[in-house]
Amino acid sequence: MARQFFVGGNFKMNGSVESIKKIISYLNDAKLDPNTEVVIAPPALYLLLAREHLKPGLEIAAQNVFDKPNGAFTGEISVDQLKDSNITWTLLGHSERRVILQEDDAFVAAKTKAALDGGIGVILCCGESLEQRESGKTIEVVTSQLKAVAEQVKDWSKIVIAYEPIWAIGTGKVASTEQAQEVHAAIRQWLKKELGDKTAEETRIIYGGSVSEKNCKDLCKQPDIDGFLVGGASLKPAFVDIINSHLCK
Ligand SMILES: O=C(CO)COP(=O)(O)O
Repeated sequence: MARQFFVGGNFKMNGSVESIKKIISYLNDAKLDPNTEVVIAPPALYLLLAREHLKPGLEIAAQNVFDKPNGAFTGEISVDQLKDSNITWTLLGHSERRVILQEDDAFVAAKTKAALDGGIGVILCCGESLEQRESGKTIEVVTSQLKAVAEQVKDWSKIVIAYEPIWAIGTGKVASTEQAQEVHAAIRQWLKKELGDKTAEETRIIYGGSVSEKNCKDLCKQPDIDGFLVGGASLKPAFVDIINSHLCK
Protein backbone atom coordinates (compact mmCIF):
# COMPACT_ATOMS: atom_id res chain seq x y z
CA MET A 1 0.00 0.00 0.00
CA ALA A 2 1.43 3.37 -1.02
CA ARG A 3 1.83 5.82 1.81
CA GLN A 4 -0.22 9.01 1.39
CA PHE A 5 1.97 12.10 0.96
CA PHE A 6 1.73 14.40 4.00
CA VAL A 7 2.59 18.09 4.22
CA GLY A 8 2.42 20.03 7.48
CA GLY A 9 2.79 23.77 7.93
CA ASN A 10 4.24 24.76 11.29
CA PHE A 11 3.54 28.47 11.71
CA LYS A 12 5.47 28.48 15.03
CA MET A 13 4.91 31.74 16.99
CA ASN A 14 4.05 33.74 13.87
CA GLY A 15 0.96 35.41 12.48
CA SER A 16 -2.00 37.54 13.46
CA VAL A 17 -5.77 37.24 12.98
CA GLU A 18 -5.40 39.06 9.70
CA SER A 19 -2.36 37.21 8.32
CA ILE A 20 -3.64 33.77 9.31
CA LYS A 21 -7.00 34.46 7.65
CA LYS A 22 -5.08 35.48 4.55
CA ILE A 23 -2.99 32.28 4.45
CA ILE A 24 -6.13 30.21 4.96
CA SER A 25 -8.07 31.89 2.19
CA TYR A 26 -5.08 31.39 -0.10
CA LEU A 27 -5.06 27.67 0.76
CA ASN A 28 -8.84 27.40 0.39
CA ASP A 29 -8.68 28.85 -3.12
CA ALA A 30 -5.54 27.06 -4.32
CA LYS A 31 -5.59 23.95 -6.47
CA LEU A 32 -4.11 21.41 -4.07
CA ASP A 33 -3.09 17.87 -4.93
CA PRO A 34 -6.07 15.86 -3.63
CA ASN A 35 -3.75 12.95 -2.81
CA THR A 36 -1.75 14.96 -0.30
CA GLU A 37 -2.84 15.18 3.33
CA VAL A 38 -2.45 18.80 4.42
CA VAL A 39 -2.27 19.93 8.06
CA ILE A 40 -1.50 23.43 9.30
CA ALA A 41 -0.35 24.26 12.83
CA PRO A 42 -1.08 27.86 13.81
CA PRO A 43 -0.35 29.19 17.32
CA ALA A 44 -2.85 27.90 19.92
CA LEU A 45 -4.65 31.21 20.12
CA TYR A 46 -5.66 30.90 16.46
CA LEU A 47 -6.67 27.21 16.32
CA LEU A 48 -10.41 27.94 16.46
CA LEU A 49 -10.14 30.78 13.98
CA ALA A 50 -8.30 28.44 11.62
CA ARG A 51 -10.88 25.67 12.06
CA GLU A 52 -13.68 28.11 11.39
CA HIS A 53 -12.17 29.38 8.14
CA LEU A 54 -10.16 26.47 6.69
CA LYS A 55 -12.14 24.38 4.24
CA PRO A 56 -13.12 20.81 5.16
CA GLY A 57 -10.58 18.23 4.11
CA LEU A 58 -7.65 20.37 5.28
CA GLU A 59 -6.71 19.58 8.84
CA ILE A 60 -5.34 21.55 11.77
CA ALA A 61 -2.70 20.64 14.32
CA ALA A 62 -1.87 22.19 17.66
CA GLN A 63 1.83 22.86 18.15
CA ASN A 64 1.75 21.11 21.52
CA VAL A 65 -0.62 19.39 23.96
CA PHE A 66 -0.34 18.46 27.64
CA ASP A 67 -0.43 14.90 28.99
CA LYS A 68 -2.94 15.50 31.82
CA PRO A 69 -6.70 15.50 31.17
CA ASN A 70 -7.59 18.73 33.00
CA GLY A 71 -6.89 20.70 36.15
CA ALA A 72 -4.44 23.18 37.59
CA PHE A 73 -1.91 23.37 34.73
CA THR A 74 -1.66 27.03 33.88
CA GLY A 75 -0.91 27.72 30.25
CA GLU A 76 -1.50 24.18 29.04
CA ILE A 77 -4.10 22.71 26.67
CA SER A 78 -5.61 19.22 26.95
CA VAL A 79 -6.34 16.56 24.35
CA ASP A 80 -10.09 16.85 25.08
CA GLN A 81 -9.96 20.59 24.52
CA LEU A 82 -8.39 20.00 21.11
CA LYS A 83 -11.05 17.45 20.23
CA ASP A 84 -13.79 19.78 21.45
CA SER A 85 -12.43 22.38 18.99
CA ASN A 86 -12.25 19.91 16.05
CA ILE A 87 -8.46 19.90 16.06
CA THR A 88 -7.35 16.47 14.91
CA TRP A 89 -3.55 16.61 15.10
CA THR A 90 -0.77 17.88 17.30
CA LEU A 91 2.95 18.40 16.78
CA LEU A 92 5.06 16.94 19.58
CA GLY A 93 8.76 16.86 20.34
CA HIS A 94 9.71 19.77 18.12
CA SER A 95 13.38 20.63 18.68
CA GLU A 96 12.45 24.18 19.67
CA ARG A 97 10.51 22.71 22.58
CA ARG A 98 13.14 20.09 23.36
CA VAL A 99 15.96 22.66 23.37
CA ILE A 100 14.44 25.99 24.45
CA LEU A 101 11.75 24.61 26.77
CA GLN A 102 13.82 21.62 27.89
CA GLU A 103 11.29 18.90 27.13
CA ASP A 104 12.90 15.50 27.52
CA ASP A 105 12.20 12.23 25.69
CA ALA A 106 10.04 10.85 28.52
CA PHE A 107 7.80 13.94 28.56
CA VAL A 108 7.42 13.88 24.77
CA ALA A 109 6.53 10.18 25.02
CA ALA A 110 3.93 10.79 27.76
CA LYS A 111 2.30 13.54 25.69
CA THR A 112 2.33 11.35 22.58
CA LYS A 113 0.58 8.58 24.48
CA ALA A 114 -2.03 10.98 25.89
CA ALA A 115 -2.76 12.44 22.44
CA LEU A 116 -3.09 9.04 20.77
CA ASP A 117 -5.21 7.61 23.61
CA GLY A 118 -7.56 10.54 23.09
CA GLY A 119 -7.74 10.01 19.32
CA ILE A 120 -5.49 12.90 18.23
CA GLY A 121 -2.87 12.19 15.54
CA VAL A 122 0.73 13.07 16.37
CA ILE A 123 3.39 14.60 14.16
CA LEU A 124 6.33 13.37 16.19
CA CYS A 125 9.50 15.38 15.60
CA CYS A 126 13.01 14.06 16.02
CA GLY A 127 16.42 15.22 14.89
CA GLU A 128 20.04 15.78 15.79
CA SER A 129 22.13 18.88 16.48
CA LEU A 130 25.10 19.81 14.30
CA GLU A 131 27.48 18.65 17.00
CA GLN A 132 25.77 15.26 17.19
CA ARG A 133 25.87 14.91 13.39
CA GLU A 134 29.54 15.82 13.25
CA SER A 135 30.36 13.24 15.87
CA GLY A 136 28.53 10.54 13.90
CA LYS A 137 25.64 10.19 16.36
CA THR A 138 22.71 11.11 14.09
CA ILE A 139 21.02 7.71 13.87
CA GLU A 140 21.66 6.95 17.54
CA VAL A 141 20.09 10.25 18.65
CA VAL A 142 17.06 9.99 16.38
CA THR A 143 16.29 6.37 17.23
CA SER A 144 16.68 6.99 20.96
CA GLN A 145 14.14 9.84 20.71
CA LEU A 146 11.75 7.44 18.95
CA LYS A 147 12.52 4.58 21.33
CA ALA A 148 11.23 6.60 24.28
CA VAL A 149 7.86 6.77 22.51
CA ALA A 150 7.92 3.12 21.45
CA GLU A 151 8.28 2.16 25.11
CA GLN A 152 4.85 3.67 25.78
CA VAL A 153 3.07 3.36 22.43
CA LYS A 154 2.72 0.18 20.35
CA ASP A 155 0.18 1.37 17.78
CA TRP A 156 1.90 3.92 15.51
CA SER A 157 -0.89 4.15 12.94
CA LYS A 158 -1.72 7.73 13.96
CA ILE A 159 1.88 8.89 14.20
CA VAL A 160 3.68 10.74 11.42
CA ILE A 161 7.42 10.96 12.10
CA ALA A 162 9.03 14.28 11.20
CA TYR A 163 12.79 14.08 10.82
CA GLU A 164 14.07 17.61 11.39
CA PRO A 165 17.83 18.02 11.72
CA ILE A 166 18.24 20.98 14.09
CA TRP A 167 21.05 22.47 11.99
CA ALA A 168 18.69 22.71 9.01
CA ILE A 169 15.81 24.46 10.79
CA GLY A 170 15.39 28.11 9.84
CA THR A 171 18.97 28.25 8.59
CA GLY A 172 18.42 27.91 4.84
CA LYS A 173 20.81 24.94 5.13
CA VAL A 174 18.70 22.07 3.88
CA ALA A 175 19.89 18.47 4.33
CA SER A 176 21.02 17.03 1.01
CA THR A 177 18.69 14.52 -0.56
CA GLU A 178 21.22 11.80 0.33
CA GLN A 179 21.53 12.93 3.96
CA ALA A 180 17.74 13.05 4.38
CA GLN A 181 17.12 9.73 2.61
CA GLU A 182 19.83 8.03 4.67
CA VAL A 183 18.20 9.01 7.97
CA HIS A 184 14.66 8.27 6.75
CA ALA A 185 15.77 4.80 5.62
CA ALA A 186 17.45 4.21 8.99
CA ILE A 187 14.26 5.25 10.79
CA ARG A 188 12.25 2.83 8.65
CA GLN A 189 14.75 0.09 9.40
CA TRP A 190 14.42 0.87 13.10
CA LEU A 191 10.59 0.76 12.87
CA LYS A 192 10.83 -2.66 11.23
CA LYS A 193 13.05 -4.00 13.97
CA GLU A 194 11.13 -2.51 16.91
CA LEU A 195 7.54 -2.46 15.70
CA GLY A 196 7.36 -4.85 12.76
CA ASP A 197 6.98 -4.85 8.98
CA LYS A 198 3.50 -3.32 8.85
CA THR A 199 4.40 -0.27 10.95
CA ALA A 200 7.59 0.20 8.94
CA GLU A 201 5.72 0.06 5.65
CA GLU A 202 2.80 2.26 6.64
CA THR A 203 4.33 5.00 8.82
CA ARG A 204 4.87 8.29 7.03
CA ILE A 205 8.33 9.79 7.62
CA ILE A 206 8.41 13.43 6.57
CA TYR A 207 11.36 15.81 6.34
CA GLY A 208 11.60 19.27 7.88
CA GLY A 209 14.34 21.91 7.82
CA SER A 210 14.51 24.79 5.32
CA VAL A 211 12.13 23.10 2.89
CA SER A 212 11.30 25.44 0.01
CA GLU A 213 9.49 25.34 -3.31
CA LYS A 214 12.95 24.88 -4.86
CA ASN A 215 14.38 21.94 -2.92
CA CYS A 216 11.14 19.99 -2.33
CA LYS A 217 11.01 18.40 -5.76
CA ASP A 218 14.27 16.49 -5.37
CA LEU A 219 13.63 15.60 -1.75
CA CYS A 220 10.20 14.15 -2.46
CA LYS A 221 11.59 11.76 -5.06
CA GLN A 222 13.48 9.87 -2.36
CA PRO A 223 11.82 6.53 -1.60
CA ASP A 224 11.58 7.06 2.18
CA ILE A 225 10.52 10.73 2.17
CA ASP A 226 6.73 10.80 2.49
CA GLY A 227 6.21 14.54 2.79
CA PHE A 228 7.39 17.64 4.60
CA LEU A 229 7.04 19.65 7.76
CA VAL A 230 7.46 23.23 6.62
CA GLY A 231 8.24 26.21 8.83
CA GLY A 232 9.00 29.57 7.20
CA ALA A 233 7.73 28.67 3.74
CA SER A 234 4.33 27.58 5.10
CA LEU A 235 3.57 31.26 5.72
CA LYS A 236 4.06 32.07 2.04
CA PRO A 237 2.34 31.22 -1.26
CA ALA A 238 5.26 28.83 -1.91
CA PHE A 239 3.57 26.44 0.54
CA VAL A 240 1.15 25.43 -2.23
CA ASP A 241 4.06 24.40 -4.48
CA ILE A 242 5.45 22.28 -1.64
CA ILE A 243 2.04 20.63 -1.11
CA ASN A 244 1.90 19.86 -4.82
CA SER A 245 5.51 18.69 -5.09
CA HIS A 246 4.33 15.11 -4.76
CA LEU A 247 2.82 15.36 -8.25
CA CYS A 248 6.33 15.10 -9.71
CA LYS A 249 7.29 11.98 -7.70
O1 LIG B 1 11.00 23.54 12.22
C1 LIG B 1 10.53 23.41 11.11
C2 LIG B 1 9.17 22.86 10.92
O2 LIG B 1 8.69 22.31 12.10
C3 LIG B 1 11.27 23.83 9.90
O3 LIG B 1 11.36 25.20 9.87
P1 LIG B 1 11.93 25.95 8.55
O4 LIG B 1 11.17 25.33 7.37
O5 LIG B 1 11.63 27.38 8.75
O6 LIG B 1 13.38 25.63 8.49
